[in-house]
Amino acid sequence: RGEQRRAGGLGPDTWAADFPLANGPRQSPINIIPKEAHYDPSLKALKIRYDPSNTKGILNNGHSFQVDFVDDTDSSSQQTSTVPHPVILYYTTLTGGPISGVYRLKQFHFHWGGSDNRGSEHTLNGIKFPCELHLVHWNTKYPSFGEAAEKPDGLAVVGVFLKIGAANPRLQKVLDALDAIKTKGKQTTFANFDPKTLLPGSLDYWTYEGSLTTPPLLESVTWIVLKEPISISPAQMAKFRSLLFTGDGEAPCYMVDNYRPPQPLKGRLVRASFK
Ligand SMILES: NS(=O)(=O)c1ccc(C(=O)O)c(S(=O)(=O)NCCc2ccccc2)c1
Ligand SMILES: [Zn+2]
Repeated sequence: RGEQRRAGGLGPDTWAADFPLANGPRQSPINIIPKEAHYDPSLKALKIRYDPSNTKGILNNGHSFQVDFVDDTDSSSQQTSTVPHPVILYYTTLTGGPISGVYRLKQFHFHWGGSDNRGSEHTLNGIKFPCELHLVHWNTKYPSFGEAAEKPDGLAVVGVFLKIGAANPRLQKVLDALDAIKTKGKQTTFANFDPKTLLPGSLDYWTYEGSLTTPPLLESVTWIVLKEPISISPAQMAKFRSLLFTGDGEAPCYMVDNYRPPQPLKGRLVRASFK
């Protein structure tokens, strides 16, 4: 099919020209075939400790919207005034699972389709979900996110599938903020949100070595895709689809189909934390 134009740039089929990593050995997303995943009893349980006080804001970045968290020790970023700031005692962190060390939450965002038959990045037995949530963490053995993003063990992204069902009350606070960030570049305050509330009951997961799914497509991500989806209602999906890729004053283009399709596995192993 013709390469879909996505406002502010061309779609995934054109990325290889500027980002040769697009055809690299560990690209994401992938199609997950549960029967071909290897149960690994040595995989630990995921330990996710989010401190809601770390939420910073919510932003329409022109290809999705993201909720940002305070994730760096750089004091200049916390001293927004001469008034001394309480030192953040702890961050929102991910430990256990397939990773070693402590990874800090930077942001979470979603990918979704123009209709319910597509939208997720990972697929299950070739099936696309209407939406997929990504919680992006970076390895605190590196001094910053930017440094970590260049290392093979620098990032860990938790992926959660969303399936059409009953309205999900835990999405409501995010959805209510979308009216204030309709166009590219808009952001608004967003405080005390615990993203743990977005996770399903079971933390069973598949894991594999992959990459960012948007340019620069860096091959630095340990992917942790949860088996159990969470629900989203058609009305809530419509709210996501009311956002715009485009900025104020530009011809409006609805923010839909902001997902990269599955990439070749190239011999990689997908491990399961469950039987
Ligand atoms: N689908 S995904 O989890 O791979 C992903 C998608 C988008 C972004 C993003 O930057 O918006 C991100 S990000 O927040 O990790 N930023 C990646 C781009 C980047 C690399 C190095 C320094 C700054 C930004 C991740
Ligand atoms: Zn993503």
